[in-house]
Amino acid sequence: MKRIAVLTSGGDAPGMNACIRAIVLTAHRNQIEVIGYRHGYNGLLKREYQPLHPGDVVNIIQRGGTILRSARCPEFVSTESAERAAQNLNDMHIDALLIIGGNGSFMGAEHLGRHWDGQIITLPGTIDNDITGTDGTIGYYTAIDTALEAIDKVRDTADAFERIFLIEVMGRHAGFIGLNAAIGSGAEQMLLPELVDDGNAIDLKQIMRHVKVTREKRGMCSYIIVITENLYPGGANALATKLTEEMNVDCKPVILGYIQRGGSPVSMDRILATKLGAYAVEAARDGKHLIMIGEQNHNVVEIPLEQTRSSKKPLDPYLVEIQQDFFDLVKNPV
Ligand SMILES: Nc1ncnc2c1ncn2[C@@H]1O[C@H](COP(=O)(O)OP(=O)(O)O)[C@@H](O)[C@H]1O
Ligand SMILES: O=P(O)(O)OC[C@H]1O[C@](O)(COP(=O)(O)O)[C@@H](O)[C@@H]1O
Repeated sequence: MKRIAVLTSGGDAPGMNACIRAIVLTAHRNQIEVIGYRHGYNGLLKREYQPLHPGDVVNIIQRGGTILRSARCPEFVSTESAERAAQNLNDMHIDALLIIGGNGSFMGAEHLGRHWDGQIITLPGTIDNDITGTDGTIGYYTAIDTALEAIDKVRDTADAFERIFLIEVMGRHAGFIGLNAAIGSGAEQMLLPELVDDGNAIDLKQIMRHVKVTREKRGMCSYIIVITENLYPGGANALATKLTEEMNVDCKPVILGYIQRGGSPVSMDRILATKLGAYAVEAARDGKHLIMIGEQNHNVVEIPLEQTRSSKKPLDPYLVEIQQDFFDLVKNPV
């Protein structure tokens, strides 16, 4: 093996830089050259790349975002795009391509694999944690901490005004950030896609009844609801307006949005990204192909790429149970 390439694709996630660094340093140790393609799959199509030497990855382990930039590349779904990417990779004499990204990027990897003879290895990089086969994804732990820091601040003002707040977190269609933000902040209620049968069928009456009973039992108090994006038409803004009108109370929306994607990665993300990045290079050197490098029970694992989309990754049922039952002060009055 002489030369590998790396790219970051889809939503950026804190820790992607730490992963690039580990890849470059491990490759250097194995006398393998590294090329970095820029702007996700766009870079493969437009031959937009840069050599990556150890000196290029100094002091990036602590930085959010990605030095290679990221992007979505809708045209990559076509056969013509995959063929062009394959040709460009061959022209550059790339033996293996390492792709750091989420579910969509993994589909792009499989698509490319049908048209290119080189090795393809993926690394789970997304704040959403919605990738089957790995306990955590690069960026997820930082996103939880960012959400918690924000919610803690909202709680102070919510307490002072005894207000209801609806906090919208990211996750696309997965409730991992929402569940952990609710657990970690001691939220009174959580609305997650996995817990709602029909995406549009949030039960307003049930939400209002819970607020009312909580306040009957505890007296007037702050009340925080964590909701995953895309769950209610119009999002937290629309739901807060609806609750304010229906209940004649003060309900304020807070949309955390893109702050969840940024910032210096927390230790868990740096260490996960470093471990997976180093291992991916070794796997490439050993001839591995069409696998994701993930982590299960603190051990690095190699998962066949098609298995990462074979089933929907479930939320931790114990966390759901304790949040919905043990910590519900309506069910367990103090
Ligand atoms: N079915 C597919 N076939 C080929 N490429 C895909 C496919 N789905 C997604 N991709 C590529 O992966 C990119 C990133 O996917 P996206 O779902 O936006 O982000 P993420 O990888 O973070 O889930 C897309 O912009 C596209 O270039
Ligand atoms: O950056 P965009 O295109 O607005 O996408 C927003 C989406 O990206 C995410 O932040 C991360 O998702 P991916 O990592 O799967 O791309 C989602 O939580 C959110 O729904």
